[in-house]
Amino acid sequence: MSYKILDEHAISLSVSYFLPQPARHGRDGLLLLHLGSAPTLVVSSPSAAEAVLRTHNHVLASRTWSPVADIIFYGLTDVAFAPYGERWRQARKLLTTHMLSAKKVHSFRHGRLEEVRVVLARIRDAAATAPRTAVDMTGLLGGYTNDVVSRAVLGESHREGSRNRLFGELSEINVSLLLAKLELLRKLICAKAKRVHRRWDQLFDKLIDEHQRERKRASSSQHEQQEEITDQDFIHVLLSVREEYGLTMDGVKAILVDMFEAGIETAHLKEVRRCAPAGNDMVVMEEDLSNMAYLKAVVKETLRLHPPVPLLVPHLSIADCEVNGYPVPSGTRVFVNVWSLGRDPVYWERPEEFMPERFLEGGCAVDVDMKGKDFQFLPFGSGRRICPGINFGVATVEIMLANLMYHFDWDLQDEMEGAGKGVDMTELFGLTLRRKEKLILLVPKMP
Ligand code: HEM
Repeated sequence: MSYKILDEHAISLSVSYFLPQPARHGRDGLLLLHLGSAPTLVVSSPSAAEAVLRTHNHVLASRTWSPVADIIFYGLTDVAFAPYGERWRQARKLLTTHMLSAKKVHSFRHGRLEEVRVVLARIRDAAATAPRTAVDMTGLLGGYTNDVVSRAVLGESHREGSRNRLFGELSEINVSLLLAKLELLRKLICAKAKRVHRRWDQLFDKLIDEHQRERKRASSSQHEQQEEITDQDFIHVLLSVREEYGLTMDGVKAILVDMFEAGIETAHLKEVRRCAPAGNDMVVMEEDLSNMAYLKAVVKETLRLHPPVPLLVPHLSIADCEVNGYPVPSGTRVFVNVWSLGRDPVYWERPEEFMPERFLEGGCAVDVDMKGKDFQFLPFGSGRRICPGINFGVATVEIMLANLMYHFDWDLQDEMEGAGKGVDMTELFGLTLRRKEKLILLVPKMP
């Protein structure tokens, strides 16, 4: 069987990556493209991902060569970009046995907590200077991750000597060097954010229209009676007082978004406060996390919708093989579209919605795990090249999130609410997925 390769496939590939309900391109979630000299296989269904990452993984577990990676990683003697083979196998074994094992990651817990305390103190300081202060969470959390990794790598904190920051800056430069070309897809992500915003907006328009008609009916009726303010729903309340407060209709919608977000998001905040014991310095400890099912579900749901490595690190086939009946030549580059797998409507109920409950008892994804056995959810990949840093990554995220929820009440910045913008979730595409804008909208209020 042979493939007819069309140029428009290359275009549809980039488009499908950002479609709200990703269409599967190619046969059975497999699409072979000829982009430049090397053939490229795009994998976008769980069964195809299983074929690539489990069934034929021994042939498809190498990496593509790039001159930049070759320079940065000392002739590819690292793990992540090393070609499949004995050298990679040994390096990876060392990594998983001695550096990133669950036991080792656990042993870093005190250092992690110290870094968490640093972030909490910075936020508290900022919040102490004014009642509602905007905090650059992107900067703070980026610094935290950087400090946690630096501490693990360097043995102790080098924050004071600015060494950590230097490591962070150099890592950034590496990433930009490795991925400069992929920047081209940024516009498509913005378009997606706009589409989601339009859906919200249309929904609000409809609801407001219904409420206004109801209000008109009530006011033209002889029996009009001013309802008690407590009996009115939020839309009625906002519509009845908006002129008094000089609110535009966009302002009304913005507050409504706030209500939805606050109403839904506070669920895990309550859980964190209920579960965490108040120790001497009132810090949520890693031991407390096992009781926080909702927090863990939030982390999973975030990884589903915003996988940090959306196409995995490109794999490379080292021999001719047949994947699900289709021939894949040796030297084919393989992208597993994790972003699109996580939004496949066949596998996920209301895939575009942020619903951590799906991972909880009674939810439709309660048994879906993120460690590579469920091929619709692969934030860490699967098979031989699966991320060896899962425990480290998850531990770093969970303890920080739990403490942020425990210690502060979070809010959106006033002007942004007024402008109806909410939190801009636009992502920048690259080897890793990043927020386009810094997260500076949140203002902690001391509870
Ligand atoms: C939430 C955090 C993280 C996510 C979502 C993540 C995800 C991934 C993904 C998707 C891959 C590529 C798998 C593939 O190509 O099939 C990967 C590879 C890798 N990750 Fe992570 N990772 C995270 C944190 C970490 C951390 C903290 C470390 C180390 C400290 C780490 C070390 C590695 C290494 C060394 C590889 C290359 C493995 C290989 O090629 O054999 N990761 N990661």
